[in-house]
Amino acid sequence: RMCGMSACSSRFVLSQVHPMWQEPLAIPGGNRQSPIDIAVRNSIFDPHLRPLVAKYDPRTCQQIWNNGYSFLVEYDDTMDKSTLSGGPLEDRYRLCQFHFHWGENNAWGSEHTVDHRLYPAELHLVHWNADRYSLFEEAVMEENGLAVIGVFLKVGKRHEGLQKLVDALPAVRHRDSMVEFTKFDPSCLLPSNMEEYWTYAGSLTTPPLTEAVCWIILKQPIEVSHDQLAVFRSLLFTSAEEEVQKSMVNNFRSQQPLKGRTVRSSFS
Ligand SMILES: CCCCCCc1ccc(S(N)(=O)=O)cc1
Ligand SMILES: [Zn+2]
Repeated sequence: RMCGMSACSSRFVLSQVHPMWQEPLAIPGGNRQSPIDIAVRNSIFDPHLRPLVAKYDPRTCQQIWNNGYSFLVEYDDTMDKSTLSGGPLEDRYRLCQFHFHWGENNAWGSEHTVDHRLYPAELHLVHWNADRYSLFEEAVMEENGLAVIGVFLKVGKRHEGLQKLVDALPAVRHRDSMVEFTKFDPSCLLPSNMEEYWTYAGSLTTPPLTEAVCWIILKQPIEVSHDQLAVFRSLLFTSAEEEVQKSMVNNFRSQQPLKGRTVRSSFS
């Protein structure tokens, strides 16, 4: 259906897609908003960028819930047990949750794009700077308070590690539903190549849209099956009480102006 249309024109089509939520008119500052298109030829190779070091403890996995925007898997971040360091980061960041953004079909769904290439979905692993702040809620308001790893999903072979998550989704179909979810190691969702990534200063892509995020977008996508993605689309934006049920799809934000920012790459 989307074949024959270049990615950017399909992006035009996307503007006809019902936005997940009404974009606020003015955002505080508003000169480092996310997501963006990553123009590969304009990114600057930075030889000082180190490999990413993600050390996750599956015992810190607590629950999965539907917050009405996406489904989140939340981790106990009261101790330095699941951390991210290295890469562009000066400090050590604690994993607090991961979630996804996806489309109504496999033609679109990611928030970031690479030379305007859209992916059907994007994983965000959200970490906060535990060296400088004591709570996620505090770090969310601070420049460099957060580090989010973005991983593109493409349709291919079934992802065995993802299946445990997919099997839990029917239990959190409606907004505000939550179930216990334990012993899940998010490392299984990372691609084998953790050396090649782009990084830039940006924001949260849902309210409060604060400009607190060091974005780290991995170049290598992970593969998931068509059927696994289809289960994402069986979730609902709406709570069990609402009469009209709305499928949770297209829960991505429109792309934001670069405003002179530099995107650095860890590879040439
Ligand atoms: C004080 C409560 C703030 C909750 C903000 C939660 C949030 C985390 C990550 C992202 S995302 N899509 O930029 O990774 C969006 C929102
Ligand atoms: Zn996100």
